[in-house]
Order: sequence, then structure tokens, then C-alpha cells
Amino acid sequence: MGSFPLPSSSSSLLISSSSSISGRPSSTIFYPLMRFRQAQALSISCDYSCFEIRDVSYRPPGTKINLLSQVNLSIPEKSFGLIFGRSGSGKTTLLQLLAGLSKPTSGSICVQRYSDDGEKIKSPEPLQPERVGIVFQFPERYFVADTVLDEVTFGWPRQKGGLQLRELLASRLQKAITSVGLTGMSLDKDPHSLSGGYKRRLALAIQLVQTPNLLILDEPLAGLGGISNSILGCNQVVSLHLF
Ligand SMILES: Nc1ncnc2c1ncn2[C@@H]1O[C@H](COP(=O)(O)OP(=O)(O)OP(=O)(O)O)[C@@H](O)[C@H]1O
Repeated sequence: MGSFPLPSSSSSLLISSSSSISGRPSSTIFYPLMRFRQAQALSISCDYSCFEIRDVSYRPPGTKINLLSQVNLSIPEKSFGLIFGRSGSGKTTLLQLLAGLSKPTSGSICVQRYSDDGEKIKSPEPLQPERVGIVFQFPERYFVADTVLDEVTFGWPRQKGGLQLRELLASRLQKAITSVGLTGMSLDKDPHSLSGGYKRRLALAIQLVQTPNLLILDEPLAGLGGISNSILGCNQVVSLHLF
């Protein structure tokens, strides 16, 4: 499966040997980076959830070509993983399925709850598209407002019964702005006038305010020159973070 050794912790992310994209086996690789479940002094239950892609195939309507064939992936909660592969290997196609922008031809995308001994408990739940946050490779293409503040608050409730929610969102905004390193930046700035890196930070802050269950970063290493190439041996990356 490519030239990249899987880390010893690969058991935290299941990789199907049958994963293949459009007849090009192993052109996309699911790579677990790290797992950062917080230590707890006293734990009563160790139940956990996994985000799972199960035997997903995709053929665009009206075509006879499978762009994705039997893709399988499992990411435990509070984990971070990467999908990487050559240009045209199907990363964006998979991302669109995760975001609910298109439906798998077969297979399912769900969240499964497990007991601490790995037994499935409860039925799998579908992944709600509104609980998925995406930062696109060129987020400025989706900017709609003239100021950073308007951009961040664009989707916030404007009218009925929204005061409490708006206060909650405002406090999350403060936290998100700080966590992506935009502290001190004027919220009156035109988002299009920001540097490429700051545009991505802004797009990330917008997603963090919504506290998605699954955060997807398309080409998270774009703009870092050869760094991604030297780290991963590949400069085409989609990363997934399950909260
Ligand atoms: N609606 C469609 N009909 C037919 N072929 C399609 C359709 N959408 C995408 N493709 C093809 O599917 C393949 C995978 O495309 P996709 O954009 O998912 O690849 P990618 O890995 O994200 O590429 P890149 O890294 O260059 O962005 C490409 O060969 C593309 O031309």
C-alpha cells in the first residue's frame, strides 16, 4: 500500500486491503497520525464512538465508472487521520460523500458506538452532513462577506429566539479566533485581503465555531511548499479529525 510505513498504532484506524479508487489500488491511503484521548482520573465507562466508512463505492450518476470502490475506514473519536494519494485518485470525491454533497452508490458512512471491549453497542447512526465541517483548499472561493466579522457570523441566527445561541456562538468565536492564531486581527478587515495562510485560519475558525463532529481539511499542507512532500512523500492530502 504505497511506500509509506504505517505506524505501529495502526490498529486505531482500520485500513481495508480492498480499498481502491477507480481501479487504481492503493492510490489513496488512510493514515492514522495520532490519538489524543484525554487521561481521566476516574473512568466508569470506556465506551467510545468510531466514524466509519463501510464498503463505500461511488459511481457518478449517468456514468459507468466507479470512482471509489469498496473504501473502508474507521477513526475512533478524538482522533486525527490523513487520506493521501495521487492527483485524481479520488480524495475530493470521498470528501464530497462525507460532506453529504453526494450519496454513495453502495456502502454506508456512519458513527458506530463500541463498548470498551470492542463490541458494537447500539445501531450505527448516519453521519449528519450539518455536523461535518470542511475547510476547502481555497476557502476564499466560498467567502461571501466584506469583513471578517460578517464572514464568521454569516450563518448565525438573525431573528427568532436566537439571543442565547448568539451569545454562545460569540464566546465560541473568541475561543476559535484565539486557537487558530488570529488574535489581534481587526474583525473589520476584508477577508479577501488576508494572506493565503490567514484565509485558511479564518475558514478554520468559522468551522470551529460550529463545533462539528467531524472536521475535514482539504489539502491542509497547501502553501507549505516542500514540507508536506518531505513529511509524507506526497503533497496531496485530506485530513480528518473526529471530535
Ligand atoms: N462527475 C464525474 N464524472 C466522471 N469522472 C469524475 C467526476 N468527478 C470526478 N471525476 C474523476 O474522478 C477522478 C477523481 O477525482 P478527484 O477530484 O476526487 O481526485 P483527487 O484525488 O481529489 O484529485 P486532486 O488531488 O488532483 O484534487 C478524476 O479522474 C476525475 O476526473
